[in-house]
Amino acid sequence: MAILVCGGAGYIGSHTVKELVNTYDVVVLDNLTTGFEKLIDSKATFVKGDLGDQVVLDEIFTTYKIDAVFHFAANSLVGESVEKPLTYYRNNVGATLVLLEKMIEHGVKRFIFSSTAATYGIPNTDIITEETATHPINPYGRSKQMIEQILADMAHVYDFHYIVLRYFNAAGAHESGEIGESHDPESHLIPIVLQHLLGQRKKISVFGTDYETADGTCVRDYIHVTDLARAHILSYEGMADGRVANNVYNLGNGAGYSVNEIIRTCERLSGKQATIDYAPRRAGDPAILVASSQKINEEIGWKPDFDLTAIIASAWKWHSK
Ligand SMILES: NC(=O)c1ccc[n+]([C@@H]2O[C@H](COP(=O)([O-])OP(=O)(O)OC[C@H]3O[C@@H](n4cnc5c(N)ncnc54)[C@H](O)[C@@H]3O)[C@@H](O)[C@H]2O)c1
Ligand SMILES: O=c1ccn([C@@H]2O[C@H](COP(=O)(O)OP(=O)(O)O[C@H]3O[C@H](CO)[C@H](O)[C@H](O)[C@H]3O)[C@@H](O)[C@H]2O)c(=O)[nH]1
Repeated sequence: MAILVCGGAGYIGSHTVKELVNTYDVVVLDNLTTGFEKLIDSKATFVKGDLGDQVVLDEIFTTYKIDAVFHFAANSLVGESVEKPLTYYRNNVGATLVLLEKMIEHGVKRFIFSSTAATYGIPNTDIITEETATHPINPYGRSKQMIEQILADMAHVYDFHYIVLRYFNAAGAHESGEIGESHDPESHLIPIVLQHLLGQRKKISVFGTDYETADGTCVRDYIHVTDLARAHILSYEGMADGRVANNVYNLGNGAGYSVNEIIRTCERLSGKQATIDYAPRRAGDPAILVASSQKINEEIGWKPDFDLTAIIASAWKWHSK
């Protein structure tokens, strides 16, 4: 039996594939819109194609014995989703529906979905649990919430089991140093700061200094990409054993760091000093997003191995290379 990884050429997908190939046969489906073929571990089988393409999906599901689908493929830039809502709904909802229909048609019963802290919108609490109400404030978050709702409806009527993983801020690189965060263009804080410290960007913009936080900059919960990858594998194994199914879990470290704290940690680990431009707020940024991951710890046995220093150290190793 094999696992189909949709979006396995992307940042989080490729790190998960690297962990999976140690134990499982893996097929990657990716259209390479934002991913890179070179990130896919050579032990995985790569199919270049779109998850909205029924012919490609029929071919995969008839050629390989797929036991589960890990679904990372999406457009995932908040700002872009506001500018291009139809692109986001077409890809994140429309293409995902084609995938889900094909799974039902071919009797593939297990699905792990990459959701996001963006489903919570601007939460009314500092530590977010899965009970916290979801009120996404942009098309990206809404597109993920829609799929979460569709999955719950499907599980009522089909022999179909799913787990939704709501990631907070993914960061860091694989310990092998072979793969790391590669978005083009890059919009995420840690790689931007490290690229600046390496002389690849003139300065860093800090978006907003007047938030209600200790130093006025936004606070986020950063989680190592390998910790995310392991959470997927534990979730899959829990589903395969019949221990867990049809549930939603947060994935974070449970610790919040401000933008200024991230920059200072990057400076410390690199031994270099940043040039900072204090800029206005970026639209759609909540002040504080910190996860409680107690539920996945108790029900699936997952806990993070990497703290902020280890996350940034791994990213620095990758970016300097
Ligand atoms: N990076 C984060 O901090 C973060 C946080 C929360 C949630 N997420 C979610 O995790 C997932 C992975 O994020 P990432 O940072 O690795 O993004 P990424 O852009 O690096 O990876 C997405 C991959 O999906 C592929 N893809 C997109 N649409 C496709 C389609 N229709 N058919 C086939 N392939 C397609 C892209 O080519 C790319 O390789 C996304 O669903 C994202 O919404 C990411
Ligand atoms: O050049 C930059 C880039 C980011 N930031 C700030 O740094 C923080 C983190 O920003 P990122 O862009 O790295 O991450 P986000 O918190 O915006 O987004 C992440 O978490 C979201 C959920 O909240 C989505 O899931 C999204 O896909 C994921 O990348 C934010 O306060 C942002 O304003 C800056 O100040 N300057």
